[in-house]
Parts: sequence; structure tokens; C-alpha cells
Amino acid sequence: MSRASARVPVRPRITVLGAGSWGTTFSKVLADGGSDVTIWARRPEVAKEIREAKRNSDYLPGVNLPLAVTATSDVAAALRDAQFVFVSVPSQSLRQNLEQIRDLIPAEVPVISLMKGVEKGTGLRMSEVLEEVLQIDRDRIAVASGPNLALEIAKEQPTAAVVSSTSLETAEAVAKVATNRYFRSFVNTDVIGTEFGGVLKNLIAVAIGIVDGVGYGENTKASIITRGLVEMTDFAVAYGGHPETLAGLAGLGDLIATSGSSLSRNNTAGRLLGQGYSFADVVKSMQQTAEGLASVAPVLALAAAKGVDMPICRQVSEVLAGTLDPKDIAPHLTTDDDSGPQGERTLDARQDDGGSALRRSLKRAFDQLRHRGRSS
Ligand SMILES: NC(=O)c1ccc[n+]([C@@H]2O[C@H](COP(=O)([O-])OP(=O)(O)OC[C@H]3O[C@@H](n4cnc5c(N)ncnc54)[C@H](O)[C@@H]3O)[C@@H](O)[C@H]2O)c1
Ligand SMILES: O=P(O)(O)OC[C@H](O)CO
Repeated sequence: MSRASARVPVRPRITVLGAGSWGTTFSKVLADGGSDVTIWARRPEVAKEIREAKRNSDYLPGVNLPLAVTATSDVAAALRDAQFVFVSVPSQSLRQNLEQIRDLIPAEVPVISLMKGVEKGTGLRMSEVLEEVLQIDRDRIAVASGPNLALEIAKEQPTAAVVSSTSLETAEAVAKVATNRYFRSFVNTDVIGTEFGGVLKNLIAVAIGIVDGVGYGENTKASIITRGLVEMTDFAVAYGGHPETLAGLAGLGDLIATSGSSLSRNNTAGRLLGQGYSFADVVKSMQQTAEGLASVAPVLALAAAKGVDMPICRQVSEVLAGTLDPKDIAPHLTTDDDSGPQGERTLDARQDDGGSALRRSLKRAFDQLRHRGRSS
């Protein structure tokens, strides 16, 4: 090999399943980070537009995609020779999509969920559905999450995300390809906290949308964001997540972005509900996926199974069912029982005053060392 050819950087080959607003935007992030990206689109006309015009005008009007992004509606062709596979389809359709392509995913490559939902019926997180259907080692699976409104990123506005995997080595490899001049990926190994952060902030963003639609102001919204974060943390910790993850990009960060933006589909769905539209009308009017609407029921079932009280999420489900007037959502920010005023802190902080924060830090340091040890 000549010295010149030895210097040519190797461009990773990446496949992104799903040509909606996030799949397409993430493809741009990856291509702008130096990868060659093939998107699988369900509709041949979407694939053709991406391939030939470098546009996806249904989802990202006015955005030019890099030359290194192409697309096909032939999923076998899309997956051939992939070195990383990112998945960005609606959560409730993930299982059905994976069942059709189970045997097409190249051996050994990392598979990364870009999705923020839990599966109705099973209550499984997306990484759990990936593991179950694809029958692959969990160390090959990663999730990416954070304050990531697609259209802002497609316009190259500076943004951070977090990539999480039980294998730090996998998280780092994925974060490396998912980093460019306007998009920075951090890493962690708390998959549970990272995934649940993304799921739960959607429900709180629906609640914020509802009170916005009713016409309530900043105090109400700040109260719901703050108490919502406590609900998110209590829930995620009950399932084994770290409270710090919920205070990070995949928790608080995403909650702020989603609750504050009219670009958010969850926030928009909530606002329509608050303005008096029925759940059926809202679903009909949404052109894109608002994951929170489908996640409310499985999240409340999971919360009940661990005895976690989630008054805000419960009220969102009552508004969706039409049994609670949207204007009555905010007064019920605490558990409505007769035992007197409720403490403000998370369950974890209340139970843990005796130094378990130190224990957790030590355990995390140990986990990281163990993962590094395995990867070296
Ligand atoms: N859009 C964002 O800003 C954003 C950001 C971060 C994460 N996410 C997450 O990414 C996931 C995908 O969201 P999105 O915004 O790309 O959604 P979207 O509605 O814009 O696109 C969904 C894509 O999935 C495809 N699809 C494949 N099988 C499908 C099926 N059976 N039914 C319906 N659509 C099917 C659609 O054709 C479409 O291309 C969601 O879990 C969402 O929470 C979205
Ligand atoms: O449009 P939403 O409500 O699905 O939110 C998009 C992203 O999850 C924001 O991080």
C-alpha cells in the first residue's frame, strides 16, 4: 500500500432503519461526522427523494442532506455490509419491523436504539425488545438519547446527547461516530436510566402541553417540570436506573427541551388536548410519532408494579381518557392522600440520607473499571 493510500481515513458504513424526522436527522449527524450512511425507508418515494435530491421534504422541509447519505426501500440491501445499525421507527412498530429483518443484521455489529418509548403489552424498553427479538448480546446494544429536537439538529444547532450501553466499549464506539462539529455525544453505562429518561419526559411534556393549552403560565409549567423530574427519577430508580442519569442529558436536559418547544410532538399533542380537542382528534391530526401518547398506559402499569406514585402521569392518562378536565390537571401535583404534606425530595434521596450516594459512586467507579478491563 502506498503512503498516500495509507493516509486515507476509513469511513464507517452505517445503516439507519427509519426515514422519519429523527432517522433522517441522525443520518445527517452521522454523515457529517465522517460516515457513509444508508437509510432504509418504508416508502420507495421517500427513499428516491433522499437518494436523488438529498432531501426528505415530508419530514425535514428545507434541509439539504449530505452527499454521504443515501437511501433504499430494500431493507436487505440497506443492511448489507453495515458496521453499525441505528433504529428509529415508532416504538410500537419496532417488534414487527425487527421480525422481518432479524436474519439480515450483520453479526457482531452494534445495534443502537434512537427511540423513546416502551412497548405496550410487554412494558419492555426498546433495548430490551432489540435484545429479545434479535437474540443478540446486550453488550452489542446501545441507546442514544438527550435533548434532541430533530429540526434544530438538522439545522446544525449545537446539541449534546448521551450514548449508553452496558459495554462502555460499545458506547464509546457509537459516540465516536455520532459526534461532529455541531453534535457531541457523551457516554454512560446506565441504559435503564437513559432509556426511561427519554420515555418519561414525553409524558411530562404532554402534561406541560395540556396546561399550556388551557392557558396557565410559567409557575404552573415550572411546577410540573420540577415535580415531573421527581416522578421520572423515582420511577427510573425503582427499576435500577441511577438518579444522576435523570439529572443529566437524557433526563432533565430532554425534559427542558421537550417541555419548552413547539417543535415537540408530545408537547403539541398535549396543547391540543388542553385546548379541548379529544384524544381521537389529536391522534388523527398528528402527522408524526408522539410516543408519549402510547407510553402512558405501560408506564403506569410499570409504576404500579413497583409501588411508585406518578400523580402527573396519572392525570395525563385521565385527560387522554376524557375523565379529567384539562384545567384540573395542575392542582394534583402531590399524592392525594390524607397523610399530610408530602416531602419534596425523591424517594431515593429520602431513603438514602445515610451515605448511599457514596456507595453508588463507588459502585459506578467499580463498574466502569470492570467494563474497561473487559474491553482492553
Ligand atoms: N423527531 C425527533 O425530534 C426525535 C428525537 C429523538 C428521538 N426521537 C424518537 O425517534 C423515534 C422515531 O421518531 P421520528 O420522529 O423519526 O418519527 P416519525 O413519525 O417522524 O417517523 C417514523 C418513521 O418510521 C417509519 N415506520 C416504519 N415502520 C412503521 C410502522 N409500522 N408504522 C409507522 N411508521 C413506521 C415511518 O415510515 C417513518 O419513516 C421515536 O421513538 C421518537 O421518540 C425522535
Ligand atoms: O417531538 P418529540 O416530543 O417526540 O420530542 C423529540 C425529542 O425526543 C426531543 O429530545
